[in-house]
Amino acid sequence: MQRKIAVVGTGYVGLTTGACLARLGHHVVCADIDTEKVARLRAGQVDILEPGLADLVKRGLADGNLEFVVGAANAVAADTEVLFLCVPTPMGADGAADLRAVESVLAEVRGILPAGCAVATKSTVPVGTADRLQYMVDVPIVSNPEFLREGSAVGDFLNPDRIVVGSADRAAAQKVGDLYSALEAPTLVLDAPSAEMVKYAANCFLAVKLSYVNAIAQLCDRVGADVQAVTEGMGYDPRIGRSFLKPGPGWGGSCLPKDTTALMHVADSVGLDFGLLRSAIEQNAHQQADVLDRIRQACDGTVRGARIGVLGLAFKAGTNDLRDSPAIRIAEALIGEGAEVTAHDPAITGEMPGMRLVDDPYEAVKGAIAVVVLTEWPEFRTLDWTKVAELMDGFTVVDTRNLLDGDELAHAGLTWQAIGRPVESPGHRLR
Ligand SMILES: NC(=O)C1=CN([C@@H]2O[C@H](COP(=O)(O)OP(=O)(O)OC[C@H]3O[C@@H](n4cnc5c(N)ncnc54)[C@H](O)[C@@H]3O)[C@@H](O)[C@H]2O)C=CC1
Ligand SMILES: O=C(O)[C@H]1O[C@H](OP(=O)(O)OP(=O)(O)OC[C@H]2O[C@@H](n3ccc(=O)[nH]c3=O)[C@H](O)[C@@H]2O)[C@H](O)[C@@H](O)[C@@H]1O
Repeated sequence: MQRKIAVVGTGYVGLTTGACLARLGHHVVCADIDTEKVARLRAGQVDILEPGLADLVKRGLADGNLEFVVGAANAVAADTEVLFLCVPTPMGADGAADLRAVESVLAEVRGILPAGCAVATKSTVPVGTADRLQYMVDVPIVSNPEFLREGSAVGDFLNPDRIVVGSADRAAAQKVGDLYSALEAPTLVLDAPSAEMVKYAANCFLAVKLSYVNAIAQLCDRVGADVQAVTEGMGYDPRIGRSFLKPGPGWGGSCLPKDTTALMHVADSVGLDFGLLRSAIEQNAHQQADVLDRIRQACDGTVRGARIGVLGLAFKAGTNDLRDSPAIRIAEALIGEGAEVTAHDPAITGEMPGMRLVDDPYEAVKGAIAVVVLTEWPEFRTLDWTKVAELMDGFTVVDTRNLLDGDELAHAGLTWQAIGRPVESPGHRLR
């Protein structure tokens, strides 16, 4: 049955939610405060790199199921049944989630939401938010956390592992859950605090898992084991699973860093010493510091004045999102230490402060003392590494994603320095 839906915020989550719910047959009005973005969306233009999203937007516009307006109030009509909050909840100065955008939207719509409408919160908000903000509106607030990943947002939304809805008003929670009835996924109808907690518990678990793997990779480096073989051996155990076991330059992106810090803040506020999560956050900083050390070593101890080629700036492959990207942090640290950074990322164009951004990966490595792979774009694997070796002034490639073929690099005359794997160098294996 077609429902009348309003979605506030047209970023990764809001636009995906709006376009996918329209695809499921609902009528959706999406609102944003960014006037120019709304104008572009009305013309079918999608700024973010998300496979299938632009097609869904165009389709929704064409069949009349998807509209874009400026301002939350303009998305609400007398027959609106569910209003989704998909606005940012960034890290505040004290580490807690900053809920000002959520509160300002509620203040904007509080007087005009029709009776019978429900507010569904897709923004990631700390436990207790639904109950705490309930006084602001006369309609029920339902927590409906979103688990999509950037780069596969549409696929994740339409093929979810689970739907979670939670509210003090069970009927309202069920109503929000029913919007997804065309999708085959288990639906959990919970109380609001539990639904809110599922989101943080899941993201923080992923962060802890990655910090653990990154620490194991560091250990592999020191004891002569190969982390690729180790994680393969671990992954056969279904209790561990194969996914999220790839070491890297530290985890980043717009969510894991802010959500781990926000949950830490919640734990602190109730007097719980969540040392495990704190260690995971600290390990992530060590991981980035370790990558910087490797780059310094490749430049004979200091990067001052050294030309460094950076391959990849996005926080992971498949996205052009630079928010809280470990690659950007590492590039900025190198620039801060006096390196001359030339960077290439297949999804990023324009200007980047402090560095030269080039469209051609070979231009990025030209004259470099060391090359650093920071994002796991598959196209870096198939570069002509003999050509790279000829263009470079040095010979070390620090592969923070364990992406490249070490043998191929060694044959090209390069030293391949991965994370938790034996160093491959022309003629011999080094530790
Ligand atoms: N990016 C992701 O992969 C995921 C994000 N989340 C959560 O979803 C929320 C939104 O994240 P993103 O979509 O990444 O953010 P985003 O930054 O991509 O998009 C947010 C949008 O909201 C708009 N906006 C801000 N204030 C507004 C207001 N008062 N009225 C109308 N529009 C307003 C902004 O202009 C922007 O277009 C956050 O709480 C995040 O933690 C949850 C799951 C996945
Ligand atoms: O709340 C959110 O916003 C989302 O956060 C993450 O999704 P996303 O930020 O898109 O990115 P991930 O794919 O989870 O990657 C996070 C970071 O971990 C790194 N990573 C991931 C996997 C891996 O094996 N190794 C690894 O280093 C990535 O490079 C990246 O820096 C979660 O995976 C989503 O389920 C969640 O909805």
